[in-house]
Order: sequence, then C-alpha cells, then structure tokens
Amino acid sequence: FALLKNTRMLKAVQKNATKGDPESVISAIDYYCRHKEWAMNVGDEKGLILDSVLTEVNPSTALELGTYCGYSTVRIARLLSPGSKLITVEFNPAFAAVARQIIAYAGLQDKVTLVEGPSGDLIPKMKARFGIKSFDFVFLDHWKDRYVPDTKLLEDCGLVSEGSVLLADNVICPGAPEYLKYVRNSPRYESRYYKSNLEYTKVEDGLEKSVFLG
Ligand SMILES: Cn1ncc2cc([C@H](O)c3cccc(CNC(=O)c4cc(-c5ccc(F)cc5)cc(O)c4O)c3)ccc21
Ligand SMILES: [Mg+2]
Repeated sequence: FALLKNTRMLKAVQKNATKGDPESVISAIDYYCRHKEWAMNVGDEKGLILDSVLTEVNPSTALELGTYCGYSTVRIARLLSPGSKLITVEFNPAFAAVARQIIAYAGLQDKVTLVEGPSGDLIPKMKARFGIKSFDFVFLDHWKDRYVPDTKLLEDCGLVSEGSVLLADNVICPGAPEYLKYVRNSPRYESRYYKSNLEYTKVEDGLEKSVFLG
C-alpha cells in the first residue's frame, strides 16, 4: 500500500503541476501530502530552510542521501547554478522509479544524477564513478541510523573538505541523537540547529547544519 502511495503522489503531480515548472511540482506534492496522504517529504516549512541554506552555499556539487519521491531533489536542483550537479542516492527501486519521473516532470533531469543502491556501497565509488573531488553540500534524509556511519565514510573517502556543509533532516522527529552528538561534539564541525516542524504537522522537528572545518 505504501508503495502505491508514491504512484498516487506521481499522478497528483502529473494532474496538478505544469511540466517543466519545478515550483508547481513542489506545490502539487505539498498540497497532496497536506490534504490527501501524508508522506515523508521534507515539506514546505523545512523546505524554506533547505532553500535558504542552499542559496547561501550555492554548491557546484551536491549530494542527497535518500531520494524517496524526489521532492527535496527538485527543491535542491531548482536552485543550483548552471553547470552545478546534484547526485541523489536511493536504494528502493520503487521509490527511485517514481523519483525519476517527478524529477523529469520538473524538467531538472539534466542537473540530477539518481544512483540506485545503498549509500554505504555508493559513497566509496563517488570519486571514481563521477569524478567528484568533494561535495560542497550534503543533504542527509535516509535512514537515521545511517547518518553517522555515512558522515564518517564521506570524511574517510575525502568527499568533504573545509567549508563543506552537511544539512540533516529529522534530527528531532524521528530523531538522530547519535548524529547530533557526533557533529556537535566533534572539533571538526561547526553545527547549528534550525527549529521547525515535522512536514505537514505541528510536531517539532528541525534541521542540523554542520560546516566541516577540515
Ligand atoms: C542506506 N540508504 N541509502 C539510500 C537510502 C534511501 C532510503 C529511502 O529513501 C528511505 C526509506 C525509508 C525511510 C527513509 C528515511 N526517512 C525517514 O525515516 C523519515 C521518517 C519520517 C517520519 C516522521 C514521523 C513519523 F510518524 C513517521 C515517519 C519523516 C521523515 O522526514 C523521514 O525522512 C529513507 C533508505 C536508506 C538508504
Ligand atoms: Mg526526512
């Protein structure tokens, strides 16, 4: 049933959004998830914080862990400067299939590379496969218990450098307590919490922005 929810979300986009218009795709998903079926997109409220951090960083290379239906992929890609690239990692083929169609409907397929597979396997292959020196921006939104191991993996693979910005969703709900401890206690990160609400609800949630100091 959950997987069918994503195809219903895709249908809502195809019905209510304008092809090639990312803003209308974002609005169509937000409307559907607020009024019809809740889904775990970063949403419009936390999305504004994502937009502002992204605009501040203006990354040339960005990484997203956890594509899901591609809502935050569209939010990120629509703000990238010409020539900048976003790589998004999704292990669930059904989610990836819907995300590809939503990203294409928004007209952003040229800025986005969606790679299918688990982040732990794909991160070590990023340099070789995509010629990435390091990521200027990383959005963490996959399994919350993977935030710490994958952050360590990014460090060990030399995929973050001085000034790289990590932005993590759901640090309060469902929560990523080990991740908060890791980035807040490490001398290698300058961290800041952006208080907000869980997508489409009044429950508290927030984003943690952590700048890698090298
Ligand atoms: C290893 N690897 N590599 C790539 C990759 C990709 C995935 C999938 O994209 C995927 C599948 C299922 C769950 C997630 C994590 N997201 C969540 O669990 C979440 C929950 C809630 C929430 C909050 C309150 C509730 F009551 C219920 C759910 C709100 C949120 O914003 C979330 O992001 C991500 C998974 C592992 C992956
Ligand atoms: Mg999330």
